[in-house]
Amino acid sequence: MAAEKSHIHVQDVWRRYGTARKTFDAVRGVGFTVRPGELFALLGTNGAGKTSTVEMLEGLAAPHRGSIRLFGTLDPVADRARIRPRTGAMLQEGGFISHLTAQETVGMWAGLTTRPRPVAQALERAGLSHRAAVMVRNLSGGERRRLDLAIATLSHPDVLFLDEPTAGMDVEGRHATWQLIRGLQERGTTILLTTHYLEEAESLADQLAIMHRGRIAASGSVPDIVAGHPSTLSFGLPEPWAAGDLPVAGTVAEHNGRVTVTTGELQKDAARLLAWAEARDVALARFTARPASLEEAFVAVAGRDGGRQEEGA
Ligand SMILES: Nc1ncnc2c1ncn2[C@@H]1O[C@H](COP(=O)(O)OP(=O)(O)OP(=O)(O)O)[C@@H](O)[C@H]1O
Repeated sequence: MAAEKSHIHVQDVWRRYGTARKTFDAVRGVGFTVRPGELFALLGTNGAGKTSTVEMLEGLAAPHRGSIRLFGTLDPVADRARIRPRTGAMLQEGGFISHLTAQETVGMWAGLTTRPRPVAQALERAGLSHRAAVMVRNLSGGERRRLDLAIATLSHPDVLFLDEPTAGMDVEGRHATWQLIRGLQERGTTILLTTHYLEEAESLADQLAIMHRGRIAASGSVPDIVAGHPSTLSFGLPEPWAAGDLPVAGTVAEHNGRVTVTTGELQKDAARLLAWAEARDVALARFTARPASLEEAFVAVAGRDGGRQEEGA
């Protein structure tokens, strides 16, 4: 097989819900590419359209407009039979049979999978070996998510879709799941995940996109995304100096004796400030300079417009 340049290619995709009389476009012209072996994270506010997008990638719904190609040329709906053996999916709500054990559950799914990995190995990779004989109804929410992950990876998928893989997990469970996901990355699996946790995207993703109201509002690597947002300088200013004396272009605020400069010109403002302090022999206590965080970029995107997305588009 010729090397595939992209595993997932999405171009100007729209998804419409509703009837002829009343429609709602949940996904509005979304586009992105995920290359083989990459982990791509879709972040977004509630109702941004992440699940609606992932469902189209999985072939569960066709786009109203636009195109999706997996493995270079395959259409998720028309070519579902060819795609299925190469993909795995962990859905938002796993539909488990509560009185089966973890082992029986994975075994049942293995029976429906082409060339599955051994059940014991799937459980072990999901960190569930010690819970193999426990009934699903007695597993914690986090353990059920991991059971879902064990099932999603039964077929050694080339591409894995993970819709909020750590939703509802405690910190320990989340970190254990990240380790599992990193292990899959190391083995070259291409992964698309949706998440509400910025730390998750920051820690795992090669590329990410922030969705807001059906559109991609920002995309790229974490440094790409934060680059367009203001950086922060922070320090203590000794008396008799006041914030108004400072020669910076950014916005200056003072709180509890600490000055914060929010600036789009981090290097220039830092240089001006340090030169100013040097010339006056002023000690700027605990001086720090940092770029915007992903959280700040996210909040700026999410807060760009208030109110509800229009319906009946
Ligand atoms: N079957 C449906 N019919 C009509 N509207 C729907 C349907 N499913 C989802 N929507 C709407 O589409 C929008 C996008 O929903 P979606 O579940 O894709 O968002 P999301 O980003 O995954 O949200 P969350 O993070 O809250 O899970 C929401 O406004 C939702 O109410």
